[in-house]
Amino acid sequence: MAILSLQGVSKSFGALKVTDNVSFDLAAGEALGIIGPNGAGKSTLFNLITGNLRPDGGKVLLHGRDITQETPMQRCASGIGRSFQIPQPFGHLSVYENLLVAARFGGGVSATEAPSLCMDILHRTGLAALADRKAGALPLLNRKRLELARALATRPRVILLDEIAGGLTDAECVDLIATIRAIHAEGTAIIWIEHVLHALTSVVTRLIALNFGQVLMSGTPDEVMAAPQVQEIYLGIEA
Ligand SMILES: Nc1ncnc2c1ncn2[C@@H]1O[C@H](COP(=O)(O)OP(=O)(O)OP(=O)(O)O)[C@@H](O)[C@H]1O
Repeated sequence: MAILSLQGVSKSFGALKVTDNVSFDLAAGEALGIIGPNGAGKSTLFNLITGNLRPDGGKVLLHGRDITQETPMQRCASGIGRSFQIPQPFGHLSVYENLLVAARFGGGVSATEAPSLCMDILHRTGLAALADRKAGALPLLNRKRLELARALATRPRVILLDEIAGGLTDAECVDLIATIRAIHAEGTAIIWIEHVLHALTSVVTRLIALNFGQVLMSGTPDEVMAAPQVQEIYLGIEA
């Protein structure tokens, strides 16, 4: 059974149909990439999966259970973690405290378990030396790492990454890819929206190309990137 399924999900803002009858399954442990031009509806799709937005039609299933009417808190506690395109830490709290909040209130982790879980994640994401630093004072790479770490602290079975490589230097990107690969290798399913294609295709085994809220194509990264309709619409190259 798929860990996550979208069945005919649609969403409009006024007259603008931003998600148009989108259906796909995510297998347990799969790493799926989502690409598409600006405004294609990628982040909206994440908001529909996490419950930050409710669809006008269609269903979202987690392990076969219909979660379409559940709140973001309920979905997070059930195993859907996410990072935001614009990092949103509690700036006045330390890095460690940010993880504790995510673990306790997002993931429902017990007070006994949370400290060791958070310390482990700090090490895995390269943030251990910055545990006491105020989150609001972190430079970009570390804010991105914190975004990932906070999502991990909710103990997700599916993690949604929204343009986590954007704005990083090549060396920083390599570093982040290694961390994301390790998370995937531990069995966490990933859906990753990313414009930095070399980073994305070095991790994911399947790509979905979105355009005007519709699934244009789904396949292996090589198949999707080579498809004339994807090159034309996403990369601006005429077929
Ligand atoms: N809350 C909202 N109200 C009205 N319009 C919205 C809202 N959220 C998104 N939109 C519009 O929906 C469209 C899709 O936005 P979305 O952020 O999902 O695109 P995206 O593919 O993630 O783009 P990008 O790559 O630039 O992040 C855009 O035209 C956007 O302006």
